Amino acid sequence: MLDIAELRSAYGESEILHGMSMSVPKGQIVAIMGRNGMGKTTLMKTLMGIVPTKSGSIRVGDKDVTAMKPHERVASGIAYVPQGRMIFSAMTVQENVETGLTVTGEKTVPPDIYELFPVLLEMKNRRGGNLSGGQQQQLAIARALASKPKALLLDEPTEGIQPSIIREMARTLRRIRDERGLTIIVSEQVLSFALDVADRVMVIENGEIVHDAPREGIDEAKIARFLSV
Ligand SMILES: Nc1ncnc2c1ncn2[C@@H]1O[C@H](COP(=O)(O)OP(=O)(O)OP(=O)(O)O)[C@@H](O)[C@H]1O
Repeated sequence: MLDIAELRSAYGESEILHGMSMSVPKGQIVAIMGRNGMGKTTLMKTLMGIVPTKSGSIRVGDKDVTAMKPHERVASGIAYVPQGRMIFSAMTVQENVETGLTVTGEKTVPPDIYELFPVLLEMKNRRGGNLSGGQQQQLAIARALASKPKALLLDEPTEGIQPSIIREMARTLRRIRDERGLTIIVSEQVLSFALDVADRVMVIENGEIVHDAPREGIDEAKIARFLSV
């Protein structure tokens, strides 16, 4: 579903991704783990077209999106929940979710989005900035789902969120995957969340994938070593 081949990207002269390849099938949840500065955010931004691709290719289903602008990639089926969530604080919850509708042409938020996140329906007229961290994360995911993606990218969604809410987020992401057949890529530093949510765990170091293993039977100690070095 999401196929990345020999992907290289850079900030100016400084190359961060050095020819990364991965193939994520429909309905799979992949956790991309790695310490600070290893390239997780750069990978997400390159997939979205925010950081330019130097070479290599990105395909969503049968579409090559490598040369597309970010909004065209969203229309082609990739949605992104950035690190820090980046919701619009001054806009209401409903207005925030509606910003995700621009590529679908729908005028109103589909009810199944509020079914996933009932708290957002209760708070739909509140300003985004008045929500708790966990509620803002739900709002950011709801906004991303409003564009009806095939692939959903989440950059460190657990950052600054309480453990009980983190467990609920893992359940919600699996439910989204099950109900919508989405492919989900989540970058993460919290091992317990990655093990809870993912079907497959990858580790990124210095812009390269150094470990790739199915969740089932995973060597947790080995992953922990990568994260602690
Ligand atoms: N705008 C930028 N300009 C230049 N270099 C950058 C920029 N953003 C990130 N980098 C560098 O790219 C490398 C990868 O950073 P990136 O943010 O992708 O890592 P990360 O794994 O997401 O880390 P974190 O967990 O802290 O978000 C780092 O060496 C970082 O210093």
